[in-house]
Amino acid sequence: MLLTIDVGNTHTVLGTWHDDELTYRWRVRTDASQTADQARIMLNSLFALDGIVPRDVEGVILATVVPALNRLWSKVALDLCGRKALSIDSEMVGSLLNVSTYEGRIGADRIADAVAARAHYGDPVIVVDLGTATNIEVIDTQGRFCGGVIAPGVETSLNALISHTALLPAIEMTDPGTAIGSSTVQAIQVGMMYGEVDRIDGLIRRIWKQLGYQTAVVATGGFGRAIATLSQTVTAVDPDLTLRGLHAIYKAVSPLE
Ligand SMILES: Nc1ncnc2c1ncn2[C@@H]1O[C@H](COP(=O)(O)OP(=O)(O)OP(=O)(O)O)[C@@H](O)[C@H]1O
Ligand SMILES: CC(C)(CO)[C@@H](O)C(=O)NCCC(=O)O
Ligand SMILES: [K+]
Repeated sequence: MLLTIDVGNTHTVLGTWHDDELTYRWRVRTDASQTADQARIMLNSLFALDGIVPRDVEGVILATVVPALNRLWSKVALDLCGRKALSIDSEMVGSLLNVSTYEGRIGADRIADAVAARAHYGDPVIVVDLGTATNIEVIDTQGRFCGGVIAPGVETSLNALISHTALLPAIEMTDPGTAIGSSTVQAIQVGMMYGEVDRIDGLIRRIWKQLGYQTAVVATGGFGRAIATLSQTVTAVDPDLTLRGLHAIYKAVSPLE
């Protein structure tokens, strides 16, 4: 059994794999202040709830975009499962993706997303990951990771709006069904939901124009499904894309004996 861990800025998603099947998936809040022992208790509890024996874990792969939690989860993997975690970092990106036209650093989650998208949808492909940030990864016809876009996520923007205004309430993020909000709540929903969809569609069209061709576009992250339903450019939704990428990378780099 393989354990894949995706530590995002807001949530940490963990999944277990039997061969190529994602068998369990848990989503917990990312807490940079917790200790390795606290995280170990939590993982042990999740395992227990689903009848998993920690020592049955044969491998652990970790993608974290919160550097402080890298060591913590590596320690948890070792203490609970007796396994040394394989941690995705910027340095190994060259062995996982063709970055010949890209210079910057790349978050571990973006590497995993790009690897999974190539494996499942082929080249060229674009990923839209809607989490704390809305980030886009672009893979061209030659399979090169060209870079992409990083923007505030839907909930991140909403929280900024609410906390910087005196009269605006917290709202539920649902499709308002109208482009002209007829209440405060609806007006915010139009701004957030359609604003995000139009931002994504506009960015994708701009990227397609620059590439000179259209691509498959796969959406992932919490708002992936909601946005994909409304979008004119997103062609697929895969809530488990990041974990799938970790699974693929583990298999490529360090096959289970
Ligand atoms: N299963 C779900 N159903 C509906 N909405 C969801 C679901 N999961 C997440 N969301 C919403 O989508 C938002 C983004 O979720 P996602 O898990 O992709 O990102 P995150 O965990 O908040 O960010 P990060 O991955 O950067 O930590 C969440 O803040 C939540 O409001
Ligand atoms: C963009 C986020 C925050 C998305 O989780 C993460 O991938 C990150 O911190 N990346 C580092 C910078 C980069 O990817 O270019
Ligand atoms: K994520």
